[in-house]
Amino acid sequence: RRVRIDVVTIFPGYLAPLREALLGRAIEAGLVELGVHDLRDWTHDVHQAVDDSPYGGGPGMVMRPQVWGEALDAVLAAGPARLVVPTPAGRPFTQATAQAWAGEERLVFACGRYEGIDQRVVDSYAARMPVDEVSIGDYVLVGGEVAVMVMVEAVVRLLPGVLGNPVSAQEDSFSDGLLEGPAYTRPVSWRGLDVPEVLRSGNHAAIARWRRDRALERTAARRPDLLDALPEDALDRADRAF
Ligand SMILES: Nc1nc2cc(Br)ccc2s1
Repeated sequence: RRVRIDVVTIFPGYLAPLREALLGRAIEAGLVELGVHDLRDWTHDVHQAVDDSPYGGGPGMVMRPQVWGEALDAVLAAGPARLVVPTPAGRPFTQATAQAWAGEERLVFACGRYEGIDQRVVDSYAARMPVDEVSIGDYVLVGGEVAVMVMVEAVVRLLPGVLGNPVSAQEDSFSDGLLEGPAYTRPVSWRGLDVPEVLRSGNHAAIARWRRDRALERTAARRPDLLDALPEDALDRADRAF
């Protein structure tokens, strides 16, 4: 099963890193098809204008609906897809979102710049296909391109055959609802710092307990919201003791 991903942007070069390394190999292996399209190819004026002043006034510029309409009609002509529009005003993009999208045949990403894309673009396509306005975090980027890179990587790594060791996809930090604890490798002592003894004890029950305690400790310290979100039965007595 392959996924077709199309990205429409005024900075196609920004998406070049998607063709590097792991994702590049997935594309070469035919697990993913990637198409990057320059929005300005669908302008008709000499200035290739893609934005204009906002109705109602206010700072910045808004991306014009006509250009986006022609671009998305052209890209979507190849077949039905889920349309994704990164925006700081979007629903949070999470690992669950990535899992859901990994099952899609086609994803089309519309990279906005400026103050965003005229709302009628989302509204008109939402009438005939799934459209998701999503944000990758509570900070404002200059454009949607970097957000698309993040989301494409999160989705593609879940596709069968992309990761060398697929188990790690299931063992993600977020799969048991806790953050990943600390990891260590050789040498056993480095700049006066030693690997925790238990990890070299061979006592697998103690190691599992220690790792769970470190994950609980880190989650409580850095992401108490994740602890609160755990299902009732997720923490056993030993966990609570922590
Ligand atoms: N967090 C995010 N910031 C931005 C900014 C622009 Br401009 C477009 C999309 C996104 S997603």
